[in-house]
Amino acid sequence: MRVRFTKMQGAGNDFVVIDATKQPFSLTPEQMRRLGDRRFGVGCDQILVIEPSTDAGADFRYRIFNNTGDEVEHCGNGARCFVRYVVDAGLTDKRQVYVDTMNRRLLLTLQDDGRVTVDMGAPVFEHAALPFDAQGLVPRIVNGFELWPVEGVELAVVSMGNPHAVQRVDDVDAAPVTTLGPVIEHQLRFAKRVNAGFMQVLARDRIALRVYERDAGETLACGTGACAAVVAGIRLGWLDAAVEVQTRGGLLKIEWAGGDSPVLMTGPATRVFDGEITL
Ligand SMILES: N[C@@H](CCC[C@H](N)C(=O)O)C(=O)O
Repeated sequence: MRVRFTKMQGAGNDFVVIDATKQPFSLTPEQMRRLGDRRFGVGCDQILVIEPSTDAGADFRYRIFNNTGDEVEHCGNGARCFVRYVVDAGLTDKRQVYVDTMNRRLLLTLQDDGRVTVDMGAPVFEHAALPFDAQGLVPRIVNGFELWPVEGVELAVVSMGNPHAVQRVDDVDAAPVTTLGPVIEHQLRFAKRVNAGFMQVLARDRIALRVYERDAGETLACGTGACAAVVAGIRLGWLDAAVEVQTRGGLLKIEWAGGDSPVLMTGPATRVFDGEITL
């Protein structure tokens, strides 16, 4: 099967984008693994599939697969690349686009400077949303928010539509991201596994962040991970309402007014090349 695709990246988190408004999308998980493989395929952290909307309130539907072929709920950096793609491909002339993901409707705004702002929706703290099993654990309460003792560290758990467990570290460059990250990802208390964030607080309005993503391993940036880390930092009293997040692939700006307010994420989205592959 021949598949046309566009390679994109947002702060170094890279994607193969498949436009299913122009060609049918019917890849098997095995074909997606090949597509995502950096040696035997194109290579990417996630595969994004753009489909026509099935609901009158949304402009498009957007599906996300990790490079393992597993479909997941949400991808923040991917959302920015999604809107860059649909505008550049002429699929819409709007600068504000509504898109449905597996469990959320997002509003994306293309800014004049080329960056994209995503209304990511509100964070969810109920453990059932991740899910997270806290049975038998006693949390440390900081500023009214829980830090859970798991695997010898303290985790803040937040769902941004997908599951995140965030820990504070003194030095993000020295943090055991590639060794402790997979242990937390597979910790049995997270029945659907989890994205593991390592956050260094640099100031009340600036953090450095690395994320060991579910399935994809450490990526250069994770948009939902940045939102989860900032939300956790605000709830814990460490951060202000607008924070710059320094990832290894670039800078993201995250804003959250608390409560049921949506989290806003602003950052870059870049087309790298177009191609065709036989799978
Ligand atoms: N890179 C993403 C998150 C992609 C999904 C994640 N690996 C998961 O399994 O939940 C982002 O920018 O948010």
